[in-house]
Order: sequence, then C-alpha cells, then structure tokens
Amino acid sequence: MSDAILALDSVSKIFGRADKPIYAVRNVSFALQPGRTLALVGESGSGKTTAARLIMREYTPDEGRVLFRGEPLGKGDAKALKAYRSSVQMVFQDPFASLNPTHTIRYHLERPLKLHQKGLGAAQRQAAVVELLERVKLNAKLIMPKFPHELSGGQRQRISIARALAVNPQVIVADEPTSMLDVSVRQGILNLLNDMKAELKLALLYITHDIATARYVADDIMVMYAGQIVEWGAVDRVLDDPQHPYTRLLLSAVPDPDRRFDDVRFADELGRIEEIRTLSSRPQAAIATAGDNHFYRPVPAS
Ligand SMILES: Nc1ncnc2c1ncn2[C@@H]1O[C@H](COP(=O)(O)OP(=O)(O)OP(=O)(O)O)[C@@H](O)[C@H]1O
Repeated sequence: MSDAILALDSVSKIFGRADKPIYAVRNVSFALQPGRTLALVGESGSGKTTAARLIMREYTPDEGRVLFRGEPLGKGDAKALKAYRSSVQMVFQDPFASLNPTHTIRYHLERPLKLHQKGLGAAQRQAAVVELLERVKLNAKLIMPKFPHELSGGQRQRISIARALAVNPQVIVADEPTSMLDVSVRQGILNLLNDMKAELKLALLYITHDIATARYVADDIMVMYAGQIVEWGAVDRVLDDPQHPYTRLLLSAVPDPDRRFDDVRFADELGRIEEIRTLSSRPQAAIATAGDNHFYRPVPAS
C-alpha cells in the first residue's frame, strides 16, 4: 500500500433521493501501484465507470477519500489540479468519439505537448510526436497528416493511448479500451498497454466487463457487483480459485458472444443466478481470506 500512487479509501458515491439512495459505488478501497495493472471487472451497471469518474475527479466521493501519492485530494488549487490531470490520464472505450474529426493526428498529439510541456520548441515537439507514435507502434510519417476517420479502430485507439502518454502520466485509467474494437485487433491493444506499463512503470486501472481478458493484462483483479468489490487479489489466484459466488457466476458464463470462456467448474452457479445476485447486492459482511485472495462473505437471507 505504501508505494501506491493513487488509492481509494472506503469511497462511496450515492445517487438518487436521500430516502432511496442508489449506491453506484459502495465502500470501495483499492490502490494503484507503479508498474502494475489492476483489473476492475463487473457487468454493466456494477459501478465501474463511476469508480473511474471518481478517480478522474469528475465526481467527488460522498463518503471516503481519494488519495494521490498518499495525500487526500482536497478541492485543490488550479495548479494542483493541473498536475493531477497530467499525472492521471484516461483512455476511453470509443476512440472515435474522443478524437476531433476536424483535426489531424499530429494536432491531437501536439496539443497536450503544448499545454503540458511549454518549454519544447517546434522541432522538439515534432520529435516528441514521432516518438509517441513509434511508442504505440504506428508509422509516424504516414499517420501524422491523417484525420481520425482515415484510421482503423485499432489505430485510433493507439492514438488515444499516445495522447494519454504525451503528458507523461503516472496513472492510466483504461475504461473498456477494446470493447468497441474488432476482435482481431484487441490483443494488440492489450499487448501495447502491457508494454507501456512495464516500460514506463505506469500504474494501470483496466476496466472491463470481460473477466477472461483480465488474465492477459492484469496483475491484480477486483470483481465488482452492485457498487461493491466482492472479491480481490492476484489475478491468477482469483480466476483459478474464486471464492465469492458472484465471481464464480461471472466465470461460469456471461451472455457475451465474444467470449469463449465457459468454466464448467461453476455450472452449478448458473442455476442460482437470481439468488447469487440478491446475496451479492446486499452490503457485504466480514472480509475473509483464502490464500492470496480476499472476498466478502455474503450475508445470507434472514
Ligand atoms: N449520474 C447518475 N445518476 C443516477 N444514477 C447513476 C448515475 N450514474 C450511474 N448511476 C447508477 O449507478 C450504477 C452504476 O453505474 P456505472 O455506470 O458506474 O456502472 P458500469 O459498471 O460502469 O456500467 P457500464 O459498463 O454499463 O458503463 C447504475 O445502477 C447506474 O444506473
């Protein structure tokens, strides 16, 4: 925990009326470490994007704290906010929506450099753009003059990653970075994120509904349902020996045509879907540990 760059400490975000609160995120704690990837896995509506928005400071927590380099985030002055925004970058699900169709790729990469590295002259900036494009394994000369619509989905996502890297971040939050891409290019993007993490010692939060991909990208995993983290630990450990019934349900089958992950070990869970969802959506009780993974024991129906 001590070398965490960014941490959530018992954070909750509540929507809705006071008499009928919706806990989009409930009592969530985790830490992001340099050179490590944490996967946040959960189905639609489990609270993943709200967690990302809390990290990006689009939301402030209703309970708990977000800590950056060990310091709680306050309202912050403009300078502190700018420093935070360059340290913590986001890569979005839809690379097309996050790029401006009227500007070239060169413009997209020069802009953050102009804003965050004011000391660079034109030639240095151009060299930095080339370096960024090479880092994401694109041909700089060919790509720089192009507009977003002239690129493939995979290339566009590489540009989004290059743009995030332009400000020398320490943390990258990647929210479903491959879900809108063709299956054939997904692996390449995941490999790229892996390389970035290792080479630049980035702390990566990989958000996905697809538990099967977590193993390729992440060192650690958290499984989220109804705003709560129900199980967490080293990724192999959690996927090989899941303890929470909801993790087992996710592993047994999620109706997703792109998945071929169908774990027969947990076929029993499929017959108990509603029961498991009900148990898992209540505030979870005592934390338990099995080997390296941690999980909540669901509160049984009274
Ligand atoms: N601004 C909001 N106002 C009211 N309820 C919200 C708001 N944002 C999210 N919620 C609710 O909070 C819960 C978590 O939503 P969130 O978008 O974080 O889930 P998610 O796991 O990211 O889902 P998806 O993968 O579909 O984006 C959902 O029940 C959602 O309806």
